[in-house]
Amino acid sequence: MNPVVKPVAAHRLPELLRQMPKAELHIHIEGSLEPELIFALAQRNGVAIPYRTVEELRSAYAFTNLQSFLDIYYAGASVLLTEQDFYDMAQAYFARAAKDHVVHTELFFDPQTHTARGVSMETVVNGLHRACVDAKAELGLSASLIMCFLRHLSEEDAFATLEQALPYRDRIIGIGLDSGEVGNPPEKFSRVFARCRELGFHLVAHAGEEGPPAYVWTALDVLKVERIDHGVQSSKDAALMRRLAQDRIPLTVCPLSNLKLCVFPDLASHNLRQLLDAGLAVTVNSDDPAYFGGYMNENFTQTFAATGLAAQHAYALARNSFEASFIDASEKRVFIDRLSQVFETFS
Ligand SMILES: Nc1ncnc2[nH]cnc12
Ligand SMILES: [Zn+2]
Repeated sequence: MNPVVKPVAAHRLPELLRQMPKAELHIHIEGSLEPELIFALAQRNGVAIPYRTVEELRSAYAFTNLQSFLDIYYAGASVLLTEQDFYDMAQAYFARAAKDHVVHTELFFDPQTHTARGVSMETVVNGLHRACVDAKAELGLSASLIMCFLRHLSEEDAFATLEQALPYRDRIIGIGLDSGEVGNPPEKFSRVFARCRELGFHLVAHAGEEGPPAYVWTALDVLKVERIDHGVQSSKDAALMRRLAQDRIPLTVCPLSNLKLCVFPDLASHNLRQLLDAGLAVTVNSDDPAYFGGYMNENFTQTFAATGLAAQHAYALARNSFEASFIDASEKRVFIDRLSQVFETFS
């Protein structure tokens, strides 16, 4: 797959997966809110939550599909009120990600979840942005923000959200689309994405998580996104697979999320290898790690153990994560050189 990658003994592969530098391109920052922090913020802000203990809350994390997760995820986010809350949430994620050798990340945030409760766009963006600045200074981790529109809401609502975000446009690199997929196809947001494109934002969208390949086609051809978030249902459409491979459209795949939301019955049945073998620019990501039982390294080690992927796949996935990111070419080069050096020490 890649000529620089020499075989690595099977017993050393998990350590290589942990130590290799990687970029995380699919993380909802509200999905990094651990139960302990939910309880601490609820207490700090005097917000009532319908669980008595951290354990009781965690035991509610048994999902049957995307919507069953989203109901709990939006309830968890209700403890976020102040700029400091958003800072603390992002800072906790950065500290955790750095331990997994994540060296660059592009964070999704869902402003409508907060503005609907009376929290201002300014509060949300300032808290997250300050945490990004400090992550670079204190952890050497570069981070940027992608604002997502909630697709179960209207396009009009998305336009209003875009308007509120414009004063902070220099703090937001891209626009995404998330929340309940089935019944909310990408084309519902064609006009607002066209406007975001004119404004110079990078564009991404969740598509083909639970929804059909048709949603991946319209995310590409109507919304004109640069990356597809999830996209795992694409393997049901051979013509779509050829298109994704030919155009090297990155897919930000999230194996533990797919497992916990019952997209696949077990990790051994995950189609990550099939997507890689078909020449797609696949990456591995955590999605909502506080809810799905694993950050980046758990996604890598558990998926590799279950599917029998090897060192050359690890290299391809980590390299893809840098290639697919929205950093400039010179920064990509630096990260990929560091990646190659780590592989050299393991071969
Ligand atoms: N996996 C997911 N799919 C869609 N919307 C989300 N919001 C947070 N996590 C999500
Ligand atoms: Zn997601």
